[in-house]
Amino acid sequence: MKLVIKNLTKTYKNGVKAIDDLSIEIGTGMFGLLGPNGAGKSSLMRTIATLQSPDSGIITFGDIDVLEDNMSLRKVLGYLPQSFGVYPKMSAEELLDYFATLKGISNKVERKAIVKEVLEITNLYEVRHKNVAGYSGGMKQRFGIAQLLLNNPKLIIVDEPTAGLDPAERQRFLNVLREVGSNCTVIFSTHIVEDVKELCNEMAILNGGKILKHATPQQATKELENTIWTKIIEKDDLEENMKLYNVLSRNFNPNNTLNIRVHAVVRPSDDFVVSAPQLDDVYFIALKQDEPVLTS
Ligand SMILES: Nc1ncnc2c1ncn2[C@@H]1O[C@H](COP(=O)(O)OP(=O)(O)OP(=O)(O)O)[C@@H](O)[C@H]1O
Repeated sequence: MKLVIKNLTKTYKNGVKAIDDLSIEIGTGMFGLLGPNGAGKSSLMRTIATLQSPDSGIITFGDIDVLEDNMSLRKVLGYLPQSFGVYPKMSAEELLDYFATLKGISNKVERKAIVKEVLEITNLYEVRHKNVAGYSGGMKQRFGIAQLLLNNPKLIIVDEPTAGLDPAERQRFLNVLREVGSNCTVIFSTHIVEDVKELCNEMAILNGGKILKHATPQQATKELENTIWTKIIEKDDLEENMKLYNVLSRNFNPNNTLNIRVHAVVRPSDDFVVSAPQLDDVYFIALKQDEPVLTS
């Protein structure tokens, strides 16, 4: 089912315009919403999840008018907020059984079956008797996915789920999400470019409440072929190079030199080498193009 957002706008009482006349269509599959802190990702996701109202705009999911009919959307929605709050001292199995009751699954046998299924999908079956409060960060995030799967959602929204996870936990989490996302619409927000690269078949870059780029990660990187150049420079020459070229990113080498990546349609000078474009380049270019132009 397709999620369609048209001309969505939200200004908070303090005057911050968190969503700025945003329009986008999102189909089935893993959709990555990439943007820096404060870009408006959580505001957009909370609005789609019907937890806050926009000032104006339209959201539909299939034939559900999301803003007019919150209840119909909530029946098909699985939402994992940025922080889930405090967990009670209950085992994962007990807690999921409790959530399943709240979600209206009154038949005990049916409940047991679905709880077992979601524990298995999220690789938590072995630790089902442990208290969720004592789980590691990654296990808690996977538990978050387990709870949202209980009502077999068609639209899944997960808000920055990999923030703070160690590399192994992050990988486990992404694997779970990959499996879950194969037959529904998953919107996944992150400020980590690598998450989108590994997981998403489609992505948007968001900043200032606006969509700066909407493409597949492959398309977006392909578009930049033959426009990304690298050069090794001395640390002290960085400032000069920043003035001369459109420097997207820089990495320190152990010997105190720097690798700079530059965006330019033609080779900026003879000492630059062409480089295969990466998704990071796409991200930095989108954000740079969004910067206000200073005129003197
Ligand atoms: N309830 C609120 N009241 C006032 N301003 C808010 C509120 N929630 C968010 N904002 C502001 O709106 C802007 C967008 O915030 P939002 O949380 O949606 O961004 P985000 O991309 O999710 O960032 P983060 O990764 O930091 O959560 C920010 O400037 C933020 O300070």
